[in-house]
Amino acid sequence: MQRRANPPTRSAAAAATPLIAKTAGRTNAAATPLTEKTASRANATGTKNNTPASRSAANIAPATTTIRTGQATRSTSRSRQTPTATLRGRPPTSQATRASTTQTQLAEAIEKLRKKEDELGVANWTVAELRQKLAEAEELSEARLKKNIELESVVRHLHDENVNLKGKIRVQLRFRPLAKDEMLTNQLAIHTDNSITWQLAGRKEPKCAAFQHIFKDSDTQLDVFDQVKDLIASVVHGYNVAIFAYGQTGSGKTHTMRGSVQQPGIIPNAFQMLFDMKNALQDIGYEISYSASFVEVYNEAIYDLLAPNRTKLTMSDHVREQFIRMPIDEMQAINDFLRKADAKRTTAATKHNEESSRSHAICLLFVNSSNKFSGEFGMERDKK
Ligand SMILES: Nc1ncnc2c1ncn2[C@@H]1O[C@H](COP(=O)(O)OP(=O)(O)OP(=O)(O)O)[C@@H](O)[C@H]1O
Repeated sequence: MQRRANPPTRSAAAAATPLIAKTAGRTNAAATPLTEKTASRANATGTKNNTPASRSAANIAPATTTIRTGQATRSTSRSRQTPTATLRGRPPTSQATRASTTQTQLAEAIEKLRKKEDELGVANWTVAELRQKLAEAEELSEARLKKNIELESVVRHLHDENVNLKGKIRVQLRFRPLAKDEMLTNQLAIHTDNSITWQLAGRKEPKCAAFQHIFKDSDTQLDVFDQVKDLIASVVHGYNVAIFAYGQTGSGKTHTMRGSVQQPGIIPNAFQMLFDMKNALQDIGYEISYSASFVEVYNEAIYDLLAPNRTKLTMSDHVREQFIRMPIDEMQAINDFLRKADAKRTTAATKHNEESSRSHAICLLFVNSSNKFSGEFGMERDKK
């Protein structure tokens, strides 16, 4: 790499030398013809004073005098007659002063040029150094990129192993706050983080069940999402994942999966996470795109919630191919997508739920990903 202390010598000197030579040349070129011109004018006007020895002096003073003489040829004769006429011409001392001023100006100009040349030399060197630095930075960023892709791959595999260890099938239980009428009943359940014991009225023996995790009624939507988000990451890694809520009417399935604007559920939180992942992974060459479908199963028939009109789709192995897929390329698209689907859902009041969704709703998310650097391709996956 070029260091500031050394390289300028070469480039600055190399750049400076010709310029100085050029400058000197220019100085001569500028200076000499000027005097020559003046001298030739002097000749042209018939001045006798053109011997080489006298030339340098004649270069300036007599030449100028000649101009004046030329101007005052008529007065030359007069000058012979009257001494005062000679005084009308420019005195030789003034010519010398002008010559010396010109010389000083030339010297200053040369000095300025030399300085400019030095600056140019430094500038050239700076550009060279910057190029070098850029090349080094590019090399470094390529190496870092490669390292980051490798690290991401390790993290991904560790993550997927961890997901497998946690269990490919997980059953978790969520308590929701009791409704008013439920508070009046005597049924009581006691639970820990993963087991529950309850006593049914009229039964002697308590019942007991174990789950991978049990959420308290005070647990928030984010507490629930925390328990499933590793599965969402697996979708981006190319795994098929299904998360579903099961329970009687009014038990909190819609609240858990869809939620509300104030308390978003698993679906909107998953979208948010997928967008965060997309942004983070694109720095290391991943190109990820999402699309989604939303359908409901009602009375043994399937309805596409994104379709403009409610059309019944026939159940078949390939029915999925008929679903409308909406590209989800920004957060706003998610809101539009969910709003559209919500508007088409079939609801009716039940004893336990004023807005009971009388169907099974299925949100399908499709992920397409590839890595332009590593050439690694994720297969299209979907989450239901
Ligand atoms: N964890 C919770 N915290 C607060 N409110 C909840 C919770 N779970 C459910 N609810 C409320 O209970 C009511 C019923 O919930 P939800 O609609 O989610 O039930 P559901 O299982 O989807 O019912 P259905 O099968 O009839 O559609 C809703 O008003 C919902 O806001």
